[in-house]
Amino acid sequence: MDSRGSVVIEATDVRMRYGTTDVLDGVTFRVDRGEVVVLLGPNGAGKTTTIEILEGFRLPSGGRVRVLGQDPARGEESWRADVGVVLQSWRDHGRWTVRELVEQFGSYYRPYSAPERPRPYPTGELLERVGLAERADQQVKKLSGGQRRRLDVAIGIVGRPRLLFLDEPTAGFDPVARRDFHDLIHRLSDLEDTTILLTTHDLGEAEKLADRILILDGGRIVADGSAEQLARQVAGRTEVRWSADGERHVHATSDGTAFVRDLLARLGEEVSDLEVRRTTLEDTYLAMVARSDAPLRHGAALPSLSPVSQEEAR
Ligand SMILES: Nc1ncnc2c1ncn2[C@@H]1O[C@H](COP(=O)(O)OP(=O)(O)OP(=O)(O)O)[C@@H](O)[C@H]1O
Repeated sequence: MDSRGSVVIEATDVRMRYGTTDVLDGVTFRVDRGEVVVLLGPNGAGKTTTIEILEGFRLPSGGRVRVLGQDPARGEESWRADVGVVLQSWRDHGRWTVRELVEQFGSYYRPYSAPERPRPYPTGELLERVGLAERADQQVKKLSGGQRRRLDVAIGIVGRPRLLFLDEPTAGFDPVARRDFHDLIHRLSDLEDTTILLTTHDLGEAEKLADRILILDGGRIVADGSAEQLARQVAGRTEVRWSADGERHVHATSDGTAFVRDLLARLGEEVSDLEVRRTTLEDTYLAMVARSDAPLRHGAALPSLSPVSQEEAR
């Protein structure tokens, strides 16, 4: 498959062992061109490891990986120019100004400029996009944590990548910076056809951004689908709570409207404190992570969790 094909990332049975510890135990998924895919999972699940393997920074212990049609471990410069990376770690160029640093990184991409993908991104426009225009002439060491993170994002996209990896890009962002970042991701995806794989622990962010969500747990992908598809796999999508006869009740259903209609028809005025709540991604995530077999999870076994028990009196 060439780098313009529809499959951008293909990971098949990827394994990773650090010393005697298996971190990835057969990770398989694919990402198509133009998709925004969010990789979720508990601390230590192996998200960064997975992303580093896809970036070509780490060799897997086993399995097969293709990114933009190539094995990332052998990706040459033109391949690397198509891949943008926003790492979790911070680099030290403290004395440089924001503008200098962005221009320096941008200059690496100039040889790979093409009419349909002019490279690098113009510095002024880029700093505007990430909300750093007013900091352009400030030294990097004088930026706040959140501003440095914005700079990381700017450096990740300065080459107008076809594929962008972001590892916890919004850690430390204030709510405005977070919203601006979400706009930027939509823009990159919608207007520049950039394929995006990102990790986050913010489930609201995942829900807003993701065309598709992958959940990594116990060394495997335990869920793969849109937020709505995942919610459907876990339980009914709607939770109805009410009081009757002095007791609190809760019921999970796929059709909240029909259930409430029937409930009111049966019990009428006996029903009080009625609440109808759609299953959130957080409910889904917690249920999926808890119920996955998690073969590599160490420590106490987690209870198998049914997100909402049927007609359970509270
Ligand atoms: N270079 C390394 N040598 C040994 N173990 C490592 C190395 N890098 C990561 N690990 C271990 O591999 C596991 C997965 O780490 P990884 O950073 O990929 O998880 P993560 O899902 O990104 O976690 P977080 O959400 O906390 O960022 C962890 O238990 C970690 O301690």
